[in-house]
Formats: sequence, C-alpha cells, structure tokens
Amino acid sequence: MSKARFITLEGLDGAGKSTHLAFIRRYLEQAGIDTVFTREPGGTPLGEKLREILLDIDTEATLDTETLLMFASRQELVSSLIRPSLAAGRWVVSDRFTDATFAYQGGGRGVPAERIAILEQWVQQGLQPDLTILLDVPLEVSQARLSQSRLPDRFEREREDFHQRVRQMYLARAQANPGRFVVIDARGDIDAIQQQIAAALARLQEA
Ligand SMILES: Nc1ncnc2c1ncn2[C@@H]1O[C@H](COP(=O)(O)OP(=O)(O)O)[C@@H](O)[C@H]1O
Ligand SMILES: Cc1cn([C@H]2C[C@H](O)[C@@H](COP(=O)(O)OP(=O)(O)O)O2)c(=O)[nH]c1=O
Repeated sequence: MSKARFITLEGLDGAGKSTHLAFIRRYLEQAGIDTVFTREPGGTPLGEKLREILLDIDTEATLDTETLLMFASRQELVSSLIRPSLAAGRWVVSDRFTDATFAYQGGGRGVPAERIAILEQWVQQGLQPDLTILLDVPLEVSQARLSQSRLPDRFEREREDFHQRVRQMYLARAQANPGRFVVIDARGDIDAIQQQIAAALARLQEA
C-alpha cells in the first residue's frame, strides 16, 4: 500500500479542471485508492461560505483582504480535512490550492509573492502537494469555452490581461517546481489529455 498522496489541479478558468477531475475520480476509484475530493476556496462549511463571498461579483475587497480570505479558507481545509485525511492514509485531490493564490492574487492582482509566501508558511507549515497538474491553455481557448458555459464569477469577469498574467504565473511556478508540477497542454483531444493525467497518477502510485 503506497503512502497517502496530495494532488492539486490548477489552470485558468475553462482549462478543463472539472472535466478532468471526473476522470481522476474514476481512475483512483478503479485503482482502489481511498480518496477525498475537495476544492478551493471552499471544501469545508466555513470555506464554502467564504467561497460565496469571494466569487460574488458584488463583493468589494482590497487585495490583501482577498488574499487573507483565500488563506482563511485554506487554513480551515488544511487543518480539518487535508491533514487528517492524509494521516488516515487517504489520498486528497483538491481542485486548486496555493498555486492559485500565487497565480490570481499574485500574478493577476499584483500581490507580492513574498507576502503570499508568508501566509503559505503560516497555514501549510511545509505541507505541499506531491503532484500538481497544471492544465495549460491559451486564453483564447479558455475564454471561448467559458463563454459557452455559465455566468462569469468575480474572477472570470476580469479583463484579458489579468488572465494572461495568471497563466504566466502558473507557468513560472511550474518551471520553478519541476519535481511537483506536470504541465499538460489541455487544448486538444480529451482522451489524449487524460492519458497524460493517467501517466502522472501512475508515476505517483509507484513513487
Ligand atoms: N479538451 C477539451 N476540448 C474541448 N472542450 C473541452 C475540453 N476540456 C474541457 N472542455 C469544455 O470546456 C468547458 C469548460 O470546461 P471545465 O471542465 O468546466 O473547465 P474548468 O473546470 O477548468 O473551468 C466545458 O464545456 C467542457 O466540456
Ligand atoms: C483557490 C483560489 C481560487 N481563486 C479563484 C480562481 C477561480 O476563478 C475561482 C474559483 O473558481 P473555480 O475553482 O474555477 O470554480 P468553478 O470551476 O466552479 O468556476 O477562485 C483565486 O483567485 N485564488 C485562490 O487562491
């Protein structure tokens, strides 16, 4: 029995996270791995309330307040779900985690990375994902997908240059952390993308 693993899924809105999460769920289920699925912001009763506030287009918050609320949700998730699950031998898969704060609040909004890193240390105390799957698509692709699906939330309605900076920050973080990240070109054929995800999961099982 391999040790419990912590996996995060990242990417621009519309990159395909929900689509591929369903695949990850099936894969781990078939592999007989007991897994907890969660999301950020959210994943706990308090976190889901904070999510509502953070995604509400009528919310006005300064950059630091927005960042602190992301980490408040994360603190609750780490201490009440992620750590206990991993300690009990269950794998954890989170739809977004701290890389999203570096990308959206850091890259997108301009909060200095050093400030985010202080909160990361405060909340995570060294806890990091074992694997981060970054679904990378150019903005034209993510925007075209989103426009067909739903009403934009407070982040999705940001301007194009915001999302370009988010994407660049994700790619920069992947480059800086090659041992943890797998970057997947998420433009094309869904089966081909899922083969790459399956390969990353298989490597993690063997590690
Ligand atoms: N590789 C792909 N090719 C074509 N359409 C896709 C692909 N991946 C996702 N989609 C579609 O794009 C839309 C957004 O995908 P979704 O999984 O909801 O993205 P996210 O959760 O990252 O916002 C959905 O309608 C989905 O069916
Ligand atoms: C976790 C996290 C999310 N976000 C943003 C990115 C997304 O636009 C939004 C969460 O939405 P998302 O996870 O994409 O949910 P859905 O697929 O239902 O739209 O929150 C941040 O800005 N910072 C963070 O730290």
